[in-house]
Amino acid sequence: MAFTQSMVLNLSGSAAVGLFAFAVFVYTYSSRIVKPRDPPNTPITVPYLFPWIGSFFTFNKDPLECLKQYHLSYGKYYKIYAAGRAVVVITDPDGVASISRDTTKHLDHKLVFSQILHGIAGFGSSIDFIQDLLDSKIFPIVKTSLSPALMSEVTGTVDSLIPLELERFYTSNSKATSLNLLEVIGRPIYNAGSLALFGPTFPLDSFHDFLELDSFLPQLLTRLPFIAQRGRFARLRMVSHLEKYIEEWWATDGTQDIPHASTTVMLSLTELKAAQVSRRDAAGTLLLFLWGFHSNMWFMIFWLLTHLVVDRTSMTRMISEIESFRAKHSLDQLDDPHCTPPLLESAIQETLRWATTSTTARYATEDTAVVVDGTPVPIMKGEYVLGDIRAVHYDPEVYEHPYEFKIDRYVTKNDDRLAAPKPSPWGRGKHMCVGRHVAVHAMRRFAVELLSTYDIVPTKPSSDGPKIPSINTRHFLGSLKSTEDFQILLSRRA
Ligand code: HEM
Repeated sequence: MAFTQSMVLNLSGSAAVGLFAFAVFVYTYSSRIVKPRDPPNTPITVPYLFPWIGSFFTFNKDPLECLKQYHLSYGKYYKIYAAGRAVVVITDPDGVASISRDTTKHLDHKLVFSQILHGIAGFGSSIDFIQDLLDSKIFPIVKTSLSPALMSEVTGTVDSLIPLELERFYTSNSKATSLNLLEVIGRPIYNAGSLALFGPTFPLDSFHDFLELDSFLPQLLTRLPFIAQRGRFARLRMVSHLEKYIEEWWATDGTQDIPHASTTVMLSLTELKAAQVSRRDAAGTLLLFLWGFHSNMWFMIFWLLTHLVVDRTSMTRMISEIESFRAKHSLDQLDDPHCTPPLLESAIQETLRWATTSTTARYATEDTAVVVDGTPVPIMKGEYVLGDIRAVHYDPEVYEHPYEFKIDRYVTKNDDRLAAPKPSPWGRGKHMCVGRHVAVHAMRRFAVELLSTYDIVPTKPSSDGPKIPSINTRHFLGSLKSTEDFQILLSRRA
């Protein structure tokens, strides 16, 4: 039978209607039946163009700026898709605290931490085993040995070595020396801290390898081999330094300690040996220690000092406060809350507020919720959740001019005004930083020793005055970092 024109028109009309009905069916089926309706309060998703890739490239280019802009656009909670992962970001103080405390037990620390462990120490298939050992045996050892009651074994040695380490910048010809501030901080603390933890056989010549590893950490965390090459080599060199450090002890029955190594290191090594991990993995675990001890602390001290160096008035006030403290007290009273110089204390709190980035990342093992401002925000199984404490520390409703570094923000006023809420740089709950007491102690002590010994001024004040070095926006976990040299002139104080 031949088709007439009207039959063809009729047929194509019915096909169009059929196609439309089919499309409606597929949409309804996929959005209502296959994909259930989103639960109430589901976070808004940051829009993206390509599935799976999501916002990866935008985020990876400048994570700090992305987090800032997304917070401004989407508020207290939102969702980012990136490289096949969904990450719910929480920017509310109680929400961030409830991620760390995780009373639901559905927010797992392990998966995220194993990525960090892999980035820093490069563990292979043994990573799960090492992680269990860290959680069950080694972190509890560190927690006890670095508690305020016992930490003096480590901090006592750090305190006695810092002045000697600072002497190395002294030149007899009374001229000011031009130096990079990060080296003025990093070198003495690396030497003093590492000798205190590991004893005199620790390879101090590993300093530059450590610096390189630390600066390539964001690339190592992406696990993309081609962008992390230099970081991987630095990591290999660090592990090999530490393997050599333990080589002799590892070959013995372990009854004799490594000379002058701290209790923290010896008890941890003993646990590692008893658990029969390889020597390489034991060295990787020590590398994790070393990184935990140094990385964030150096940069906190760096930001504290850069702010003082660019602001001469604050520097003058700080020096005069330190002088009057030293006239009345011994340095050992620095940690005594009745004696700690108030401006120094305020400057440390302000640094911890200003320079802390995101501190808490977890993975949902089951559908769960994080309560944000009284609202339960659903987190679906398989999603990550990130506590953006920087957004909390920069809330303009809580902190006046939050992007400014106000050195006396935390100095208690004699009027009725409430002091600003203390920052939360250490996380909370089970995984709260075990080195926090040592970190604050070392920040106080180092600042006092350095500023009592040397005058520090910027090398090249620009026409509009000296500036804070630029922030490296790729580092969004832990503390703000800078990869820019900050040259200073150091001259011995009379
Ligand atoms: C200013 C310096 C420091 C900052 C800002 C800092 C920050 C943090 C934060 C936020 C956490 C918790 C991460 C989470 O909840 O997932 C943490 C954990 C940890 N920190 Fe620190 N930290 C600093 C110094 C130190 C020092 C000096 C040590 C000494 C060894 C240290 C050792 C550790 C360890 C071992 C953990 C893991 C605890 C666990 O998972 O149970 N940290 N740190």
